[in-house]
Amino acid sequence: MKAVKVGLLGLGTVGGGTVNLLARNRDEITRRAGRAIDVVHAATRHLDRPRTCSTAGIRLTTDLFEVVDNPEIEIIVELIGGESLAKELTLRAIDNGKHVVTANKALIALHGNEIFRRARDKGASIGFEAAVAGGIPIIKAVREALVGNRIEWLAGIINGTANFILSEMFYESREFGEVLAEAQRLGYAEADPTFDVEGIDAAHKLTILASIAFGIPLQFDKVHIEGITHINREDVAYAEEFGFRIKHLGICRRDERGISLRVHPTLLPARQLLSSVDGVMNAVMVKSDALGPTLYYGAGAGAEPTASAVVADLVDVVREFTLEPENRVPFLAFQSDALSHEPLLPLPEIEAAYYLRMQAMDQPGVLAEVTRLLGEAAISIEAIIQKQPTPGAEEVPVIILTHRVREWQIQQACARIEQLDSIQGYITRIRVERLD
Ligand SMILES: NC(=O)c1ccc[n+]([C@@H]2O[C@H](COP(=O)([O-])OP(=O)(O)OC[C@H]3O[C@@H](n4cnc5c(N)ncnc54)[C@H](O)[C@@H]3O)[C@@H](O)[C@H]2O)c1
Ligand SMILES: N[C@@H](CCO)C(=O)O
Ligand code: NA
Repeated sequence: MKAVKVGLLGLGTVGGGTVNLLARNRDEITRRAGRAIDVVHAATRHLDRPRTCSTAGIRLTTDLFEVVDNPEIEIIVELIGGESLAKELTLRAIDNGKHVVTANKALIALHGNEIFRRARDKGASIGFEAAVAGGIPIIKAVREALVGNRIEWLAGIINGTANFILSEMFYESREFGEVLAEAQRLGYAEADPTFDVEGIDAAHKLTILASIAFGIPLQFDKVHIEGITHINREDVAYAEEFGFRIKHLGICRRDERGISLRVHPTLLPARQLLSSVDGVMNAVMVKSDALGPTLYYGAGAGAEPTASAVVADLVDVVREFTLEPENRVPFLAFQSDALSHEPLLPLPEIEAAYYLRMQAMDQPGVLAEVTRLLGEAAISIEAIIQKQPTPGAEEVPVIILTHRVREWQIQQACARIEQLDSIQGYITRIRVERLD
């Protein structure tokens, strides 16, 4: 049978990895897919750049639309990143009767509802496994293997760059800028690395995970987002004293009050498996009713780990060529007319335990005042410690761990505590999750 002809948009980190992987494992991939899969046309910004892959047999162009409009091509692989142009190209590819595979989480999180609608109208397949947690087959697992379960919550380390920075800064004592530059050199970071360190990339991925876990439309604008830039060594050290590590997590949860979506630094018990996930590795823990907790771990970024997911999607698309669209796995795991439109919980209603750190004057009665204000907001305290003052300083750090509270309670209590004359500056707040 004739090889499937693939058009590639972007020949950077993931594009190069995809070409290499398809070439190296061509025989095995053909035996699995039933047909060989060949990249025959590729677009890139610069034709004369040194490449990580051979481009023998691939027609190269700088014109992305030339590839999308090539009538020989059956599947377009979108690996340029960004959103507007990627969306235009994806919709055009679908209108041209092609299937699309993408690693672009911004594209799916922001425009997926529209893209999937168009794909359904035209009978196109859209693969996006590489968009969430790189090579880890988490979309496959949640969308297919867990279909018998009701998912309660899902929590994950889903940005490799941020996890790499946290691990190297706090456990290897390296500087932020130096570690970020290394993540960029290794091809882990987004074109705009603020997406990694400010939590936006993780929020794109969480948007997708929440949709396939709960059967809701993609709603990026409902995610509460915090990045890693305000985490400091002091908090990492105090967290360790309490038996926690600080990780940047994406969490979506469904309870009787509704669904919440959030991305933020989190204190996790050191014994919790996710606490040991370091460097560029990602891991997603899923709690479902029948199976209980499961953990999916692997490389969240990098050329070949991401290409592994791109190629898996290519093979799925080829295997589904002969299936009627209504018999394919639904894009968001649930049938499109069965998505739930229940409202998501607003931030003040989201529940978590808290780590609070404040600078208090070293004088009698301060702790009593602080605990009184927490009590008035109905916040119960799990632990409280007052550290020794640094020599010559008038203030002492006070660290408090609370039980689970609603966001509005903690905001109200912190605002009142910060007004006390005996408390200096702002209170550092980091959520605590035990994931049990
Ligand atoms: N790098 C990773 O580890 C990783 C992992 C998972 C997902 N992703 C996603 O994969 C996508 C690609 O990431 P990457 O790291 O390979 O990026 P990259 O910057 O290494 O490569 C991008 C490629 O697209 C080409 N390109 C961009 N704009 C173009 C234009 N207007 N015209 C022609 N060519 C253009 C560039 O020339 C380059 O070849 C992004 O959506 C990213 O979020 C990356
Ligand atoms: N920049 C992303 C790439 C993988 O999606 C990360 O660091 O996780
Ligand atoms: Na994946």
